[in-house]
Amino acid sequence: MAFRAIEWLDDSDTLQLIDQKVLPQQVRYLELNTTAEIARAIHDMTVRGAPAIGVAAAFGILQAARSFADAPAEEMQSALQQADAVLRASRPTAVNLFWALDRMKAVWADATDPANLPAALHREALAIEEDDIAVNRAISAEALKILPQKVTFFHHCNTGSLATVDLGTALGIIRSAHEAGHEVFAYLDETRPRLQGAKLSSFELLEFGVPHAIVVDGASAHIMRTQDVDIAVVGCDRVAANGDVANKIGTYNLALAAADNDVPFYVAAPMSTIDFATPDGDAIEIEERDSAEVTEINGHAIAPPDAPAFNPAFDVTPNRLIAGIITEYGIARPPFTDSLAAMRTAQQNALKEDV
Ligand SMILES: CSC[C@@H](O)[C@@H](O)C(=O)COP(=O)(O)O
Repeated sequence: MAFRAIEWLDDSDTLQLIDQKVLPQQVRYLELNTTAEIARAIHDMTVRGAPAIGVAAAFGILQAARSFADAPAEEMQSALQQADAVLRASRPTAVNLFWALDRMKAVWADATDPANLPAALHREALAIEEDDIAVNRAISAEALKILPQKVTFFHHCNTGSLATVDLGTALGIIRSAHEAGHEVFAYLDETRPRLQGAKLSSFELLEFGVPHAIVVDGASAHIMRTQDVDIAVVGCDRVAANGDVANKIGTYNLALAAADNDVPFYVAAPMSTIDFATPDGDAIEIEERDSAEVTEINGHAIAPPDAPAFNPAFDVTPNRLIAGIITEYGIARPPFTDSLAAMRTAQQNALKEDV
């Protein structure tokens, strides 16, 4: 891979991020040295995509621990509590952020020997990073089992290498199908307002030589009605226990268009994105972002000055529109409450076997 969105540089306690705000015009790397800088980078979407922000947050906790390595135990605990709070407040919808912070907290919260904390947190952050790579590969392997040889995809937002540590989820499936020799074509929703499809997913698919076309978001129903689209596949920021899926705004529209055109609609979801504590989509907090994202493109006004705008960053696709949720433990099918619970049991059994 010619680029890596997120990388921990251990010698300098630095988190290196590709600046996703300026892609694809510039490939600029930023080096972040404090938890506050990482929280800001998550909030302003320098780093984005549910799995990537979870990994970034884990390294934000590590940075706090390393800066207080020589401090008394209580100071270290209070620094970690503060870092945890700042990172939790950076974005509300993607559950991976909270999942990764919970994993880190399980290491630091009841630590009996604070001197060992930086090393233990380093191991945990690296494990979260490595797990993401393995999980993404397993998701692609599950998806490949159901794809025809010639396959035309519809995709929303960016769910590839830039949104994760390595391969990606939904876009990773598209890339893996291409690399496995399928005859692949992908329609990419441009994904207003921030244009992750046009800017980031196209950048990635060009890098990997995958045939595709960017389309405006409003074109999806027309394209599904007039072209042979085999499958729509998207990522997710949070899946409720009943299979309702929160993902980038416009996902619900795409699912409706797919339903009306008999195109199966799939969601690629690491188990870390499934929130069993949230019963259904109504209970998911939807981030609302600055209205300037709607009234401007790349800082240039496109609406009248002072035009009001409303900018929910995510929507919830009801489970009834979803054909399958592709996890690293297999493909959950309706009724999702049961099949997702079965996936969780499979995961718990696998984890027991590993111990
Ligand atoms: C594997 S990424 C999954 C989701 O996080 C992705 O589909 C998405 O909605 C990203 O939103 P973003 O606001 O760009 O962070």
